[in-house]
Amino acid sequence: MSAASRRGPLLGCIADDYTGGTDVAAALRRAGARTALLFGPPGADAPLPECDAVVVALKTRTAPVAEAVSASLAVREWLAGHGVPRVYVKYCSTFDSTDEGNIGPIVDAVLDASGTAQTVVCPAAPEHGRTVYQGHLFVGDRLLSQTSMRHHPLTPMTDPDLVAVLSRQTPHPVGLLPLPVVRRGGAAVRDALEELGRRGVRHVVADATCGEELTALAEGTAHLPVVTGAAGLARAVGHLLTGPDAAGADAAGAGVTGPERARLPHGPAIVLSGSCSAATLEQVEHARKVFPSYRLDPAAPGDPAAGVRAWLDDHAGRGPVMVYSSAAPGERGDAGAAEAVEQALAAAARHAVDLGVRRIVVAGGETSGAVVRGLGIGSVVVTGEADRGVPWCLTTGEPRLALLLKSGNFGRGDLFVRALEETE
Ligand SMILES: Nc1ncnc2c1ncn2[C@@H]1O[C@H](COP(=O)(O)OP(=O)(O)OP(=O)(O)O)[C@@H](O)[C@H]1O
Ligand SMILES: O=C(O)[C@@H](O)C(=O)CO
Repeated sequence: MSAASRRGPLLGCIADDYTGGTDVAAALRRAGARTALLFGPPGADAPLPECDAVVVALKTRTAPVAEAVSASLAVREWLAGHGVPRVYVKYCSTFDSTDEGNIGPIVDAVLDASGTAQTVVCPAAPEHGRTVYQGHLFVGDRLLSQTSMRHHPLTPMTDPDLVAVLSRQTPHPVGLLPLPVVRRGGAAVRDALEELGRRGVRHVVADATCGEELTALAEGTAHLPVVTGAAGLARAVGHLLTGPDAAGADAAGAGVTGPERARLPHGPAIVLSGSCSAATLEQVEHARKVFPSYRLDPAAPGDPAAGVRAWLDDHAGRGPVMVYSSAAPGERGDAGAAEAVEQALAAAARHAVDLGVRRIVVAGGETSGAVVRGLGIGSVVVTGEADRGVPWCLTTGEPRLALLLKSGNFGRGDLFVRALEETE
């Protein structure tokens, strides 16, 4: 047991969607932190699992602002009530949000409730190809706005300038911590934050392009009770928590180990894909050639859930099957279709479990939220990753299920097929 876990968790993470929760939990696990992952705000009396870091995944990314803020505050209060000293607000590495929020309002509310006036904002996740330079977010060698995120069904990202994006979501001043300062290390970061703080800057967007720079940010923000970012900065913060000698640090990135594979349920499997991200479209195309597949078309007449159930009756329970609504721009239903699609995929998950399915791959954060809620799953144990940021999770309640919740843009093209073969 690490020093951190003997004192109880030192970090509580509030993730704004369910795949973001699995991603950040995997990153903390890779940093050597024993990490618990809960779904939905825990009841006020819910006990704190024994761990070094606890992640609570919410479905607040696209919820109405007031709902998103109140769920995030409930988690912050629960963490504070259990004496967890620091909060990490996890949002998407592509900063998925709209001018209304929800990143700005959630961060503002958590800062106010924590009695603190400043935080750092850094969605860089170099392992996923996300970097921040001069306050602009890049995905690989493209500005965020030049990627498929421009056409996201719920949170189209058309502006890569994070200072500008966040300024539209908060009434408070937003500033920039430029790369040359970050490269000078943790002490320089801290000095710069203090200087910005004296000028009243509350949200400090920080440049970072690699792991060393994220380490400098983690060191320079170690005094802040609230830090915000994606899995990249969380991993650096996790490394500081567990210390250089943490057992298993980074070795945990190696994939699903033999003993973990043995603990995961085997048998019938389903892929449920509601993500329309570019990586998912490739994964669906690959899996369609291997698995019996059902396309859920929100524009088709009739109850979408009834159609899927009938198809599952004929196909689920033997080899893996796939149900997907994933579609390229121009082939999708209108914005109002999203909720119906989520509910149909959640209904498909419930029906598949009734038919004996025990391994479930879900693509998309919103979709994962709907499916996990639909199945009534409250918490999981995070195990090895099928691809970076995509860990297999084992449900703690009955029936035991192996869950792989995949962020839209994560994973190689063969992920669905390979992940299910590896856990057969
Ligand atoms: N054919 C479709 N027409 C309209 N909306 C769709 C369609 N298929 C899926 N959707 C909706 O698009 C949204 C996709 O969001 P989701 O978060 O699940 O995926 P993602 O954004 O790719 O993943 P992540 O948030 O992990 O990056 C969901 O609300 C889903 O219901
Ligand atoms: O940070 C990311 O890109 C992911 O964890 C995520 O939040 C996708 O929904």
